[in-house]
Amino acid sequence: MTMVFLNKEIRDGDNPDLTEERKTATFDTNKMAEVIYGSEKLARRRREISQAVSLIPELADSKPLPFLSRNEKILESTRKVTALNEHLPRLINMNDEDEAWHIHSEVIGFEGNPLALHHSLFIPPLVIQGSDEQHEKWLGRAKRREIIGCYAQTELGHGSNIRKLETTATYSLSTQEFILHTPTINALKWWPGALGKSSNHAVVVASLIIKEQNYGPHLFMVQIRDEQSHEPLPGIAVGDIGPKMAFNGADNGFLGFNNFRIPRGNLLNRHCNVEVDGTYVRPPHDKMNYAGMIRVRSRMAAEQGTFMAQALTIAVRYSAVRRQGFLENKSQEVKVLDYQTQQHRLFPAIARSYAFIFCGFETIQKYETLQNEMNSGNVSLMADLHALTSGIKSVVTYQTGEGIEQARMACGGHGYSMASYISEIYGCAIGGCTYEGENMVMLLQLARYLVKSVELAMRGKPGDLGPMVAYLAYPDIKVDLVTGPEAYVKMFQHISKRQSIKATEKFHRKMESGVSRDEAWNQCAVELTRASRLHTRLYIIETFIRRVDSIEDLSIKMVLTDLMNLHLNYELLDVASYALEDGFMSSTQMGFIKNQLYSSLEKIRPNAVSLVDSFQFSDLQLRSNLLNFLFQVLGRRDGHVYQNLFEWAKSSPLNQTEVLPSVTQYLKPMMEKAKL
Ligand SMILES: CC/C=C\C/C=C\C/C=C\CCCC(=O)SCCNC(=O)CCNC(=O)[C@H](O)C(C)(C)COP(=O)(O)OP(=O)(O)OC[C@H]1O[C@@H](n2cnc3c(N)ncnc32)[C@H](O)[C@@H]1OP(=O)(O)O
Ligand SMILES: Cc1cc2nc3c(=O)[nH]c(=O)nc-3n(C[C@H](O)[C@H](O)[C@H](O)COP(=O)(O)OP(=O)(O)OC[C@H]3O[C@@H](n4cnc5c(N)ncnc54)[C@H](O)[C@@H]3O)c2cc1C
Repeated sequence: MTMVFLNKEIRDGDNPDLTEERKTATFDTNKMAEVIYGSEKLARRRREISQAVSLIPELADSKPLPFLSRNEKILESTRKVTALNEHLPRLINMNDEDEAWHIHSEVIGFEGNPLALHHSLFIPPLVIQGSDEQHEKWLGRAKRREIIGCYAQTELGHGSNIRKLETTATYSLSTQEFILHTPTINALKWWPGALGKSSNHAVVVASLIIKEQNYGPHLFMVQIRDEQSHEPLPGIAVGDIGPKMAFNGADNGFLGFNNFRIPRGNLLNRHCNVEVDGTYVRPPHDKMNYAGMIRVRSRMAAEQGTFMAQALTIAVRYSAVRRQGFLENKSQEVKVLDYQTQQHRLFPAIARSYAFIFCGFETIQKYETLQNEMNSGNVSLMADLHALTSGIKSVVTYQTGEGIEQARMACGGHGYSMASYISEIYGCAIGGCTYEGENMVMLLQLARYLVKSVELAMRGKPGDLGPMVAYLAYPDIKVDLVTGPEAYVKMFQHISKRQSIKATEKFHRKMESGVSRDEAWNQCAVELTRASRLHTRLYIIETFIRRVDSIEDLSIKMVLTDLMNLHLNYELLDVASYALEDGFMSSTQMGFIKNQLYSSLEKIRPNAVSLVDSFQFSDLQLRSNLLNFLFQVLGRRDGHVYQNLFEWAKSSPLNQTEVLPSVTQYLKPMMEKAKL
């Protein structure tokens, strides 16, 4: 059987403009997929899963989703996710989170579903913070989906500052229970995905109170709805928070407790505990209860890189079949992909998608190391990884938003139509700037780490700096960019180091002038976030270079080197003012970077379509095949865009009748009245 999206498979019925693009590729997209996803086996597994899903009709959308109401969307996503549940054990390795993520993204798309957070935010904190006994009690049930859960931390009044969460869990010595309570409207849990209407359990984050002492945020397993009737349990108020910018197939919710009692054993107590007599047993790290957040953030680079790659697949394929305007040959209009401005819009974003995915896989591995260390009581890696993931989460979500929006604009008018599906991808991805730690707040967390590191370097203790920040103590030696990527890294290190030092010195000067520490910090906050972004962008560049260095296949290495060079020049150009400011970069070097960038665009051009084909998103995943009632048409692998756009418009519910009630009830009477 032929796979639906094999590499250079040239298919007779495809749009010849796309076929032509695929023929010019200098590499095999299957080989590239192995590099993107980590191995031949992993890439093959993705194809097999996509293929298997495409053969199960009940997993396809039954109607184009943009035409559905919110209730219908939730019903449709629930239909698909429960149908998928039946097939899952046969289709994926149930212990493989990447396979689960992939298959859900195929079947559900980007609109979310009532189980969206069950696997990513309910089970993981239970695994990380729950004891063996608690795993025994809840984990199997959760994995089998006997119960549905969510992660309820954010409140109406507080999301960023979790030390100030108002929901309380007060230990009752007499009954050996925790009493959960929502003292004010502001203290209502607000936002948790799948809480509103679907979950019957929640991991609730509440301030632990023992004998009137507040021990800060802790995690509790709480049953919120009856397992039979699904009604909220007495003492619980729960509901949906209403429509959102996107992700409307999920029921983000609110939750309030009225002195709701749970057993002592429901405090997730792998790392901390409250004993029967109320004695509090501290965790090995003050912020142990935040470990789950590091985990989610560590996965965001790869996730967001994939979101951007999906939007780019749509935009690049469409740009290769969209012809408009002329270059030299006046007898045929050009593919818009031939315009330098179009390439400049799309290709750096392709490079960033690759960069984020490569960086993401490294970060996930780092988290796994941390998790293993934490399980054996070693928490020394937590601070480094918290700082790193705080920065990465912020930079990649922001740049992914930029990249997807450029992809939309690159599709002109059709990009604005829901038929492109790009707005849905954007809406889903851009939430990442806010969820899992608002970006500015997280950049300031990384800044704390950078300031401390600069202070160590200033105190002449460079040996105490971790490998990620060792460059803060490196001497400034001018570099010749012609010598290659290492010189770019050194230039970036100089820029990042200088900004970290400048921000730290400004902070110190403010305090020396008598301003309090917190106020001084706030007065330097913009400069501090700049330092964090530069540090993170440097880190992403380094991971890109490491990955390209490790590749053996020459044809893949060559095209990825082109992509990496594009990334290096684009990134450096974007921050060049920092290095021009102190003369570390000359104007000649600036000219060199620009020329390199333009020449990289030309080098990438013949490989552009194959670089996005290499992500191997199926048409189902991109919602690109109207014939199967999948509604996005712009990024179709076969490139037949126009006739499908027409089909899409014809399928609009508005076109199922010639004269709408809006006309008979209002417009017609208005026109009739005007005639009198
Ligand atoms: C197809 C669809 C697919 C996918 C996507 C779709 C859906 C997913 C959707 C949504 C999921 C979203 C879920 C959520 O959003 S859950 C809620 C997340 N909430 C947050 O992230 C809150 C952010 N706030 C915080 O994390 C903290 O409040 C804080 C900002 C870190 C501050 O905490 P605080 O206790 O006040 O600490 P500080 O005083 O600022 O710092 C003291 C000290 O602690 C260190 N620290 C802080 N955090 C950590 C940590 N996690 N690990 C290690 N160390 C930590 C901090 O660095 C500082 O150290 P110093 O040495 O400087 O003192
Ligand atoms: C799609 C989506 C899904 C979500 N899912 C969940 C979920 O499943 N479970 C859950 O518990 N929560 C969830 N959340 C909530 C989310 O985690 C919070 O909204 C997020 O952490 C931001 O907190 P906030 O809303 O309090 O923002 P705020 O902190 O109120 O941010 C408002 C502004 O204040 C600024 N600000 C705040 N503090 C500081 C500071 N110290 N320094 C400088 N600037 C500051 C911010 O930068 C921002 O510009 C979700 C949110 C979204 C959008």
